[in-house]
Amino acid sequence: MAHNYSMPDFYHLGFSLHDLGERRPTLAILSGDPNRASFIAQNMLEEPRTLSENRGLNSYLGLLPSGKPILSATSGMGAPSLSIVVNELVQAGIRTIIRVGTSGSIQEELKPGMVAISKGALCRQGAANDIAPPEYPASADPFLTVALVEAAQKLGVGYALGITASVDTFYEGQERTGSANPHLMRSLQGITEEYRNLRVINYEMEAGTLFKMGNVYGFAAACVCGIIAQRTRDEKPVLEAKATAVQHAVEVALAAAEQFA
Ligand SMILES: O=P(O)(O)O[C@H]1O[C@H](CO)[C@@H](O)[C@H]1O
Ligand SMILES: O=c1cc[nH]c(=O)[nH]1
Repeated sequence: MAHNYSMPDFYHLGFSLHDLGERRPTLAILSGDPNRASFIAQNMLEEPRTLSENRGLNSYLGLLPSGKPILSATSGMGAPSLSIVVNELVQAGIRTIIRVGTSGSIQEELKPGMVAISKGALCRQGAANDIAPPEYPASADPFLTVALVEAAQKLGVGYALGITASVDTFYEGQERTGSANPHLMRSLQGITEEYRNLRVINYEMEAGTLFKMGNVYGFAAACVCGIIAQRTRDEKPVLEAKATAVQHAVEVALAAAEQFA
């Protein structure tokens, strides 16, 4: 039997340039979780349209309240997956990426339900070393980051602006001891306190590599995360805070997106 397998322009994203229509978006909101990407498109954007749901890297098109088109896309968890998605998004014409994530706070005053806006990242991520050397700055786009801060202030969303620790693992790399691994390496014991003293505000798993890619490729990158764990109190996510935290992060990101789409 003959099959007509046509390769999409963007192999992992699973869509092609022509799928983007005549008014191609230049801004993407990038979530780790495909359900968040879908939620944003279906509930926060006008005229949502599914572009692809390939490997869980779901992508949707939609319009901001101003009528400007944007993409709601999915990075997957961790920097290797994000690096593939971001590379293909840039090939698709995306020039501004706002990551909307979830995160664990390591400072007492940054509480579940609030958002962390990253001005840069302490990037402890293997994939980033394929993009640029370790000492290359993982700095967010300053203009986009200011827009996120202004959006949080205007919306009355509690936020902290600071340095984010972007690491490759949720358990070991974020110094969780209550996991299947009985042995946390000595090099990681005490690392959260060390970062707290260095005024790092939160842990997550993608922003640092995104920022390095933004600087190397020449696109604007920023990150806002809803705080769902308070690591000064407990390792576990505070599930009751998740919906509010994510809603806050999404609202902040979309308000900032209006200026850049
Ligand atoms: O909620 P997302 O965007 O996936 O972000 C955070 O959640 C995942 C870990 O639970 C990691 O991807 C981390 O960065
Ligand atoms: O503690 C947390 C919560 C969400 N995502 C992370 O990477 N860490």
